[in-house]
Amino acid sequence: MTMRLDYLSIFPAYFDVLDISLLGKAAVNGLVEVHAHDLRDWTHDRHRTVDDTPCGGGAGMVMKPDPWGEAFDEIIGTEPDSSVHVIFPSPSGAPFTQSAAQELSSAVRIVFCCGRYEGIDHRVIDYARSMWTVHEVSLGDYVLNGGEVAALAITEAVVRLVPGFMGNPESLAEESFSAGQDGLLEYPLFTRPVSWRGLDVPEVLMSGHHGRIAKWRRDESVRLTCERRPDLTDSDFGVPH
Ligand SMILES: Nc1cc(-c2ccc3ccn(Cc4ccccc4)c3c2)n[nH]1
Repeated sequence: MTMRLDYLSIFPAYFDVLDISLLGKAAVNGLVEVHAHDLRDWTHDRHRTVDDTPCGGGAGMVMKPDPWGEAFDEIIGTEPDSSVHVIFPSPSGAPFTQSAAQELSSAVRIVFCCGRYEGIDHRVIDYARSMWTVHEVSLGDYVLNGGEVAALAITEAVVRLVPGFMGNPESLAEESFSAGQDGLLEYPLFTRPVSWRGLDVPEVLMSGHHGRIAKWRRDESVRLTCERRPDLTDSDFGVPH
């Protein structure tokens, strides 16, 4: 089944990058199809205006609802369809998580609405909620200038989980933030040469003793998680279970 991805933005060139790398391959073998659209194509004035001053005053500009509505009509349609997922990256959205990526990886259609300025007229989101399945998501607690970078990050997190996309699905199981690692951070990785600029690969990893190697890796995951992500540890016992 092919996943269709649409991107609505005043900077559609952000999404040219999706034609290369892993994503390009997925597009080639028909797993994913990507369509980027310039929101200004749905304006009708000489200046192709997409923004206006905020009602109620305040700094900056707000994106007008009209171009979004006309773009929705043409790109998605005018009939409600809950199988279409519409994503609005937003600083005030719910944190985007690996489980959200997992859920979205089975979607048939995802439309990314990339805002700029101070954001999009809220009626656009309300209208979208009345028609499709809407996700207002934040990438993290830092401020971006628009939704495009978030849309690219979410795209990568989702598409790599689409069945048949990753050459080696086993590598997905072992990753951080996935059940396979019990929600622990990934242990440090090494490859050849065994000695590099006076730095050596931990001996245990060269021992060929799989039990010791597994223990070393788990201990490292626990140590790193407690050090860097105490929020991921179970507060009752202080150590992830
Ligand atoms: N995690 C995350 C997401 C965003 C984000 C997403 C979409 C938009 C659209 C306009 N802006 C600029 C903006 C900055 C601050 C306050 C309001 C608007 C955006 C920022 N920033 N950080």
